[in-house]
Amino acid sequence: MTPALQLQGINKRYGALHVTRDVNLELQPGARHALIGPNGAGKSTLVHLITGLVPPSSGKMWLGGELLTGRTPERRVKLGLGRTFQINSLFGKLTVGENVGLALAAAHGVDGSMGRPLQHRPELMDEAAQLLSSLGLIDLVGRTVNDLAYGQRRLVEIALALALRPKVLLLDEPVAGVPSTEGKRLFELLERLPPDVATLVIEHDMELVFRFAKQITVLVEGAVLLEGPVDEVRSSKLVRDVYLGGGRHP
Ligand SMILES: Nc1ncnc2c1ncn2[C@@H]1O[C@H](COP(=O)(O)OP(=O)(O)OP(=O)(O)O)[C@@H](O)[C@H]1O
Repeated sequence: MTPALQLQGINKRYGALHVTRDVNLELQPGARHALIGPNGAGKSTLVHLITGLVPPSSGKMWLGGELLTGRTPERRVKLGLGRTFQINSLFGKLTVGENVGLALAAAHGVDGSMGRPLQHRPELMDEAAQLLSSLGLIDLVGRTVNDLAYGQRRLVEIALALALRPKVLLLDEPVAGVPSTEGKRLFELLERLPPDVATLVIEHDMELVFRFAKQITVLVEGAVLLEGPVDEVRSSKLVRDVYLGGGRHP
């Protein structure tokens, strides 16, 4: 089967600093994969390399068999690379349903300026409601984004990313800053992600990682220390010593 996402021999150097070291990574369609590692391990850099924000010093990557390396971030999105939007990309004065409707308009190639097409495209609003329902977020459809709590906005960001029908979804620290009272909904949403979308989550929260992921890659000093099924990584003495053993990562 063609992998949904494949990284081969990815290196990134900043001058003498070698921050990504010969990283190989493969996600099959529908994968639930977590990338973990101590602070400074190079997780964010790897995300930037995948999204195209920074170019690799060497190595290649593919999405569904299509070469990603050398392509712009926008082109990568068109090829099916989804990632959570930053909060400031939500339209605060519009409802959640309208925000998702606009993302769907973009996905369908309809002009999405200022919500106007939504008035003429009730089917987009129906589709937005369907997507929100499938994710367990229909209660938010009529809420104005500016009135939402931080954790609720993060849920909406994931819905927006999914509106673009990605083959691969990158979730960079989805629970960071979300109060534990709101975290439960995020966990529920992750369980409802479309089964065919390969998902790579970068997260410090080990409860989320162990609940969500089937495969884990452990990155240390820019290199893959270990990759395997959750139980294997969880019980690895090497991983415990290097990563799970202390500090802020219980
Ligand atoms: N633009 C840059 N120029 C120079 N060094 C950089 C640059 N970006 C990242 N680094 C270095 O690369 C290393 C990895 O950083 P990165 O932010 O990817 O780690 P991380 O695993 O995401 O850390 P954290 O868990 O703290 O977010 C660090 O030593 C960092 O200082």
